[in-house]
Amino acid sequence: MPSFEDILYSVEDSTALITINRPHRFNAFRGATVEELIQAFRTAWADPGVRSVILTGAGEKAFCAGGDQKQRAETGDYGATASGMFEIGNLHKTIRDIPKPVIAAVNGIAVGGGHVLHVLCDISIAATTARFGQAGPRVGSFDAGFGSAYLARVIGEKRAREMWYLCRVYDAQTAERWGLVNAVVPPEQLLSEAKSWAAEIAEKSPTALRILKHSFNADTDHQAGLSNLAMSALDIFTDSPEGVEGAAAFAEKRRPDFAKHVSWH
Ligand SMILES: CC(C)(COP(=O)(O)OP(=O)(O)OC[C@H]1O[C@@H](n2cnc3c(N)ncnc32)[C@H](O)[C@@H]1OP(=O)(O)O)[C@@H](O)C(=O)NCCC(=O)NCCSC(=O)c1cc(O)c2ccccc2c1O
Repeated sequence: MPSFEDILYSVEDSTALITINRPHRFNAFRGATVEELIQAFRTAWADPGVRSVILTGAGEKAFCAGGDQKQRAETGDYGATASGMFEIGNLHKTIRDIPKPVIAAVNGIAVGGGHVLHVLCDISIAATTARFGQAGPRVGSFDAGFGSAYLARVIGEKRAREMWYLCRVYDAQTAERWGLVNAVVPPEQLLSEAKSWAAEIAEKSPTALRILKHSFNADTDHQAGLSNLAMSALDIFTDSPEGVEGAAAFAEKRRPDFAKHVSWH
């Protein structure tokens, strides 16, 4: 079993439980967190005893608040990694490619890149206290890959555009009405509910589920190309004065001033 610093990993019955464990940062991820998540998903993938994976966040406040903005304000990036790369695109692909259902147990706020993580899971179960939103255009970032295109597949173009353009935060009831989550339960029941869905899954044919997951994915796999394009564009954007202004405004707890960055070409 690999040892982790930013996440927790355990296997109970036939379910792997992956918990992002940075509650002091609203479970925001840094580069090392992303690397550990990939390793945890790959461990679950390789374990024949694991039939499904639950992804959740530590504590009651946050599922995941996306990229660690405090780290970004300190070092201008998401921190050191073993590979030297920030592998969020690889994490997205791993969640899609692992041939076992992944259930997000959304225990609190899921915002920015944290929102994208639950959207990419096969199933999302939310606590009544969960909240959902995209933050990029408010803080100098964007996910114009799976974060926009796949979100639109899930909730429709109008709602996906609303989420990205307005950066509002939505409650769990709205998320359920929009088809963004499969079920909403009281917070104290969230994990047991997710585990009971996982137990139901474990009774089914793993090969049938594997083929079905690949089939569901095949329809949107071209979005991996969009994701590569979007992550490359984001690399350039985050270092630009406009991207830096968004991150600085969040760190300084003020409204960003993007007025001088309007362009027509
Ligand atoms: C998440 C919030 C909407 C919560 O608001 P609320 O009012 O409930 O709580 P606070 O604002 O007081 O926050 C409590 C506490 O947590 C800290 N915190 C919150 N979010 C983060 C974060 N992302 N990183 C670090 N720390 C965070 C906050 O500072 C408070 O701490 P105090 O010490 O001050 O008490 C609201 O907090 C919010 O809007 N947060 C920011 C959300 C955000 O900007 N997320 C990042 C978006 S960008 C991103 O996710 C991203 C994804 C990618 O895939 C990328 C890929 C490649 C490059 C870049 C990427 C990228 O940037």
